Amino acid sequence: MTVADFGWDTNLEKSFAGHRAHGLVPARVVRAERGHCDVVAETGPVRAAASPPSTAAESLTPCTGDWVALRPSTRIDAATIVEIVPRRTAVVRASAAGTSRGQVLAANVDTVVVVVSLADPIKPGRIERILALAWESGGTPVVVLTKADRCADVPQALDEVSGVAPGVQVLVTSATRGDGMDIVVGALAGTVVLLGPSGVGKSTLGNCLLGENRLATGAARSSDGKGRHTTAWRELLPLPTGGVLLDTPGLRGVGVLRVDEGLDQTFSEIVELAGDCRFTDCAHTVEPGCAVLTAVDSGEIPQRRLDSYRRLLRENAYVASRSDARLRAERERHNKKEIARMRRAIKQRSGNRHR
Ligand SMILES: Nc1nc2c(ncn2[C@@H]2O[C@H](COP(=O)(O)OP(=O)(O)OP(=O)(O)O)[C@@H](O)[C@H]2O)c(=O)[nH]1
Ligand SMILES: [Zn+2]
Repeated sequence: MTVADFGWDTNLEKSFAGHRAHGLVPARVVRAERGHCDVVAETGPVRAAASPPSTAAESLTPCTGDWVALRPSTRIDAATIVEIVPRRTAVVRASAAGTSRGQVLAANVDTVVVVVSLADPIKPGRIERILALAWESGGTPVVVLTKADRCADVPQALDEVSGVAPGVQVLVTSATRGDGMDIVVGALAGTVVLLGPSGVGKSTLGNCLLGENRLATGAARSSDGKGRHTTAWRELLPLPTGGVLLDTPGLRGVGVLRVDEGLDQTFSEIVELAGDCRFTDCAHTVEPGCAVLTAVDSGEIPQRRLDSYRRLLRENAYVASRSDARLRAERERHNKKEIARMRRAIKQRSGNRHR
């Protein structure tokens, strides 16, 4: 397994020329821990240390899926990550603890699969929430409906989900019957992540894509109790059909989100209609001449969908305001330090003069 199996291509190679000139080599982060990463380099798997943030203002925090510039070492596993190649896309969520700092969960993701089980009642709000995160990443969302064998009315379910996923491919599968897998394979490109709540069939789907049982599924987990995964290289797996499957436990449940464009894309039909509202800053609540409310009245857009859009807008504005407050606080702290430093310098200089 080398970088080619993990998506290294001629474009990336071109952008890496400067690093090559400095004796650095490319690698992809398979698993990131504090200060250390498992990466795959041209020679195969390597354990590498993230170099301490000495010069850079931002600390170097690689995450799963990152391409990095590696300073190789003759000693085994003594390679150092010198730089992160700028991310093309990233799945980011507001930190789990409810703080406002975003946490990058996966980098350089091309296809974000939103996995929805047909065995359970469909929850449109949850699908919209994950879709917003998927769009926001910069990757292409695809919805995969699983467990079609457990659903009495598949066309109706497909209709309902398609209604909350404008512009997104929605595919129906059944792992038990083996239905729809070839179409899913055809819809995926590059680095693929599977998002969705526990038990919807992500591991089962992942195994179908991998062509072998490398991810422990719910059934296996409960019988052998061996935890989720069965391989050491567990978080970035090359697919036999090309591309890479990125499977990170932290990605499975999705918490609070910080999205801007992602929301517009998730609710694209509302955003499009909003262009016809009389007021450009229309909130689509009570305004006269509101094209969105007119569409809700006529049944073109379900009231639930508008409510969901407004709820996510509010939630996002709240997270945004908190993160602005954090930035302000950080700036103030920095300014205070700067003032203290200047005072010390002045004091020292005047001390020198008096000597
Ligand atoms: N009937 C049916 N059952 C399925 C299908 N796909 C998955 N399952 C079952 O659903 C259960 C959960 O599947 P998993 O693949 O473990 O779900 P998961 O989303 O990976 O769950 P977490 O790992 O907890 O996030 C297992 O018992 C699977 O066998 C399907 O297409 N049809
Ligand atoms: Zn309006």
